[in-house]
Amino acid sequence: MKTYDAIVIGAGQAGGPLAKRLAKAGKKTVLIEKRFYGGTCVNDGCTPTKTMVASAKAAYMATKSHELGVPVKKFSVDLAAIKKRKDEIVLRSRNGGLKAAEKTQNLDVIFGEAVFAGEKTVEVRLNSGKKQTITADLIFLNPGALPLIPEIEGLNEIQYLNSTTILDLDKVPEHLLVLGGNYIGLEFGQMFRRFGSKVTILEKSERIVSHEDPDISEEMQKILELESIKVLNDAHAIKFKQKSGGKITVTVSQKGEEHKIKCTHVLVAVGRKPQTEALNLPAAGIEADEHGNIKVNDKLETTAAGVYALGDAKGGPAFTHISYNDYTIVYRNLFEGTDYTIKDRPVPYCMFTDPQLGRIGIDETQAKKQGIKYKVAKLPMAHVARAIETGDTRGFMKAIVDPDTKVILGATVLGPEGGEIMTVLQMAMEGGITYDRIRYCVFAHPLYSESLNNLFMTLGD
Ligand SMILES: Cc1cc2nc3c(=O)[nH]c(=O)nc-3n(C[C@H](O)[C@H](O)[C@H](O)COP(=O)(O)OP(=O)(O)OC[C@H]3O[C@@H](n4cnc5c(N)ncnc54)[C@H](O)[C@@H]3O)c2cc1C
Ligand SMILES: NC(=O)c1ccc[n+]([C@@H]2O[C@H](COP(=O)([O-])OP(=O)(O)OC[C@H]3O[C@@H](n4cnc5c(N)ncnc54)[C@H](O)[C@@H]3O)[C@@H](O)[C@H]2O)c1
Repeated sequence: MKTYDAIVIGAGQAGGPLAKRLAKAGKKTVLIEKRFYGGTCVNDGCTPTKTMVASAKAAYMATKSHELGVPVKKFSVDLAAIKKRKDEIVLRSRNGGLKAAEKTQNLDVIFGEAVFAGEKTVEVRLNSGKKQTITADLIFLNPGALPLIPEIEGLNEIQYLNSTTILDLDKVPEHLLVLGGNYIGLEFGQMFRRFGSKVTILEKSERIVSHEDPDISEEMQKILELESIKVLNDAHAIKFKQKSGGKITVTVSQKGEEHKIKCTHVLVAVGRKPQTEALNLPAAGIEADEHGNIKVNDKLETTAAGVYALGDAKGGPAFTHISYNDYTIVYRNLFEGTDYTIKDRPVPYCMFTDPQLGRIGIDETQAKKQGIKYKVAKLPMAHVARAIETGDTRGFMKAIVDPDTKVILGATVLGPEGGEIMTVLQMAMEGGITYDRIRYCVFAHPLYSESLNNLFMTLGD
């Protein structure tokens, strides 16, 4: 058995940087990864999807360019070339990260699957076929999550796609049916529509992006429908059938009625589940909830002393920046004497549809639910000079404020550069800059953010 100061399981967005930092601080550390360095974000998530979203945007602009007086008469989408570009960017990032880790003194990077054999003891089934047992007083779990596949009749008998396998297509599907109308479903749905697929989105809730305000869902649906994407809400796929080599028939139950849709490809995008079962957590006294999420307190401590869980596998918001922030909280608390928790940290996010959906803090629905005194400032992008000039006035900005203290409580921006505009408001919230100051703040003209003046003018107080 080999003894280290620290074991890190999973080279994801928390595990990789944490392992390097521990090693640099003089802790003899081992980082165990069963697949690819960089985890989901680099290999199957943010990096490949946002790379491909850029290609989809180029295709969309080609269809729109005549509106700007530059007609593109003919263009084609080369999915094999798009995939090649994506693969190169992913590989560069994966290999760059791995090289930096392997060069770090005090850090061993090993490739294999980690399984708990007892308290503070991990057995690694090395990818080479050998086994290694290791122990450490400090253990950090960053195993991430995998696509969740629902139990629906016939689904396992068709060759459905998930968010990882769809990245390897080199031919554009004729008709892509997407299960799930949130981050993954909408980002891929719009992307493949722009590549040339017919796209149908089935969402089981009453509306897509159902964790946002209803006016956001409505505007998002309008935007997607403008590109001829079919969105079916309150729609439940109940059966899949495919004749060998033929089209897939999906039986859909919607508002008490059943109908059939024929498609060529199905993307399952109904959420993700933590990759914790294979870890044999009970052997180390680490508890998980009924969904497999590792139970942690506000400082990311698990139920076993000296064992921490970071990133998607602990449940809650599943974003790269949250996983990375988990690492900084755990590291600083352990080695820099701080007392940070995950309780009150901001959770911004950006859905990379086009236009983007940026969100920070509370929305109108949550303000109502909390029973607090609030006002809503709302500005259509059609009133934003920059949006008019660039020819894209889809969406709106919305902020929730406290009318007494003038504090900004939250913002949702569905519009061009919505994520960046939201971040300006996040900075105001972090710095305690109230909306009455932003209303008269001097911003460079004509930026999108300049319109934050007008957003808060709408409050009329
Ligand atoms: C298609 C898609 C697009 C996304 N886009 C965005 C985006 O734009 N912005 C954003 O913020 N987030 C996005 N996300 C979410 C984001 O990718 C994750 O939240 C983020 O990667 C955090 O993951 P993590 O650090 O928890 O673990 P991961 O990055 O998943 O890493 C976990 C690692 O642990 C390894 N592992 C698991 N079990 C073991 C074991 N027993 N032994 C050894 N190794 C093990 C896995 O192989 C994996 O490499 C996207 C996700 C997907 C799927
Ligand atoms: N831009 C980003 O930050 C980004 C992008 C992609 C993924 N992600 C992360 O990945 C995670 C997973 O994304 P996701 O979109 O798969 O999951 P999700 O949980 O965000 O959304 C799943 C959607 O599928 C619907 N659904 C569930 N079961 C269904 C069914 N049987 N039929 C039809 N619809 C069904 C849900 O109502 C929901 O709208 C997200 O939580 C997110 O944090 C983030």
